[in-house]
Amino acid sequence: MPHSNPSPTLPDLFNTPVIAGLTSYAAFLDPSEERALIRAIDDARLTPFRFQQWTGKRLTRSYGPSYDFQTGRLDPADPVPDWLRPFADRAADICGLPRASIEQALLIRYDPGAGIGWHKDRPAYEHVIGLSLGAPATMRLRRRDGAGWQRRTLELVPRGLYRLSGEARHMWEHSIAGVGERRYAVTLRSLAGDMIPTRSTETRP
Ligand SMILES: O=C(O)CCC(=O)C(=O)O
Ligand SMILES: [Fe+2]
Repeated sequence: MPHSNPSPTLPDLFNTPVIAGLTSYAAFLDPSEERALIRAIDDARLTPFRFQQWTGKRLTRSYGPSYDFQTGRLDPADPVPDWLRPFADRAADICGLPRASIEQALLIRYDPGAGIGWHKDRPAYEHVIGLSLGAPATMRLRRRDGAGWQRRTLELVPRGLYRLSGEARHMWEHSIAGVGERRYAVTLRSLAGDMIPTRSTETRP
């Protein structure tokens, strides 16, 4: 599947894919938008991410149909809020996706030392778009290769957008190394046609 350039009238803003389906775009937000989004996330009452007996070091809040790690089901939740919708719409436009397809959003705050373990995003979702705010982070990617792993990294810059689709989305796992400074992320997702949940593959620290 082509990695970017959704329409012949839009310039191709994306960097060369790190792997097929993993593309990024450095200047999605301007600094004032970044500040406004961080304020809105701080006001959104995030709570520590929980998975069975584990409590993650990151804080999250989900909007739209969200995968409940306690029950293993997709639960209805508040829809994507008005303050986030314009950014979700702009991200959808840039990625060539219908605006209405972005039905799920996850807000994350990573305090120093917090990251996210190896995982593929839930199969209940299809396209994944991430926005990075506040501080840089390193996304690591790995894919089984015989007895070992193929590995790649992508530096996530504040105010940048990245997109996971196709091979990068379905064949590779990703993780975020513990951050040095507080970082915020907004991940935006479309729903997959087939929304049957399966067991999580995320490795908990
Ligand atoms: O912090 C990020 O940009 C990535 C988060 C992530 O992998 C996820 O929400 O599934
Ligand atoms: Fe993810």
